[in-house]
Amino acid sequence: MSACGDGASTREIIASARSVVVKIGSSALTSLSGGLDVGRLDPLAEAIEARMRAGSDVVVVSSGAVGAGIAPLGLTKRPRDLATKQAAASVGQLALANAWANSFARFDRVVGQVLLTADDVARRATHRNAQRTLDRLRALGAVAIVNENDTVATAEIRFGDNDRLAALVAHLVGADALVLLSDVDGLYDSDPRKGNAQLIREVAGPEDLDGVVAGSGGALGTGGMASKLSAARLAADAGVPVLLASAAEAGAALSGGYVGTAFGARPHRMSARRFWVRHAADAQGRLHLDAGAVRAVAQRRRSLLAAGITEVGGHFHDGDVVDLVGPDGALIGRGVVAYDAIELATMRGHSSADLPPDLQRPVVHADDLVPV
Ligand SMILES: Nc1ncnc2c1ncn2[C@@H]1O[C@H](COP(=O)(O)OP(=O)(O)O)[C@@H](O)[C@H]1O
Ligand SMILES: N[C@@H](CCC(=O)OP(=O)(O)O)C(=O)O
Repeated sequence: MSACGDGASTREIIASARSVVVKIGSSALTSLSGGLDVGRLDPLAEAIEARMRAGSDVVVVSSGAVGAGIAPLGLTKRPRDLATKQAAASVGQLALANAWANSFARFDRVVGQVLLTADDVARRATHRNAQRTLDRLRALGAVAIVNENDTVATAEIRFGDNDRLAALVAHLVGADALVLLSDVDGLYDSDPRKGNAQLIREVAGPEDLDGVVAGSGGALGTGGMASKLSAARLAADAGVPVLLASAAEAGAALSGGYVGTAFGARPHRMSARRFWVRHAADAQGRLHLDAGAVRAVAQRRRSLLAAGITEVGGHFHDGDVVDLVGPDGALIGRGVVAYDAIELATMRGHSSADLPPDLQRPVVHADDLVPV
């Protein structure tokens, strides 16, 4: 994360953002004993409606499906296994979407449910479909209520947490700001449940996070503060500033009040393609690079050539995203590979001049390669 470079403060940008994604955590909507706390949705819908009436487009990312399904199913704690989580989500998502519909109906506002998996965001065709649906809902004046499609997402394709989903959705809809609402009133320098923690008001860049301890979440949340920080990093790459605030202060958070922690974004958005390579797509394989190739791609921003590849892992095809790792196995970047794995296995270690003309193009072109 680096500071916004255009003079306007991060808070001003968030306050005047034309398009906003608002993510609300399970901890702000549900309780272990009572499931979904419907009464907590009304003030949130009211704050979102006020922002929309002031001229902003708002997309809501709402967690809480699993939390909302716990009590109705007679469970006493958040399930850990995938099948029970999915069962709870299928019960809870129905209640959650209904509760949002009722809450927004007070303002004659219609809601639309949008359930997404990581795969939907990673694949170009489904990415565009989701984009079109969200855009049309906006044009029709409806509020999209987005969540992960928990009932079909398997362990491999889960977003992992809705903070990341919200940051990806912010990129998908070209949002100008992301507001993360939780049960905590901002980022503290250490877990506030352990006492003696200081609230941090502004995060302009990574240097402001030195020494910050991002702890785990509550009984109902999944990612805790670490997932919010990584979502803020992801949003910053997309050029989207983030406000992390308490759901209890939603009205102030959405109307320019001095609440929560504001995270600055990069002044320039990463291109959609590079953002997709870096954050959205699942890597289908892994290329091991020698030290010279690591220097060429990571420091000199050169294309990756077959000569610098020592090992090829995975079953990928031309056009897939692969991880690039150094001699020590550390991830150094990701990129779109120009050959199938089988083809590449025969090319690795050979200099371009020794290869037939149709195999002389770079393995990963510099334009398709994003260091991490
Ligand atoms: N450094 C920190 N600053 C703020 N909150 C923190 C920190 N470390 C851990 N937390 C905890 O993270 C929780 C929020 O994460 P989580 O429960 O996943 O929320 P949500 O359900 O809104 O996604 C807070 O309740 C807080 O106790
Ligand atoms: N899709 C899940 C989201 C889980 C999740 O990420 O929760 P949270 O950390 O509270 O945002 C649900 O609706 O329960």
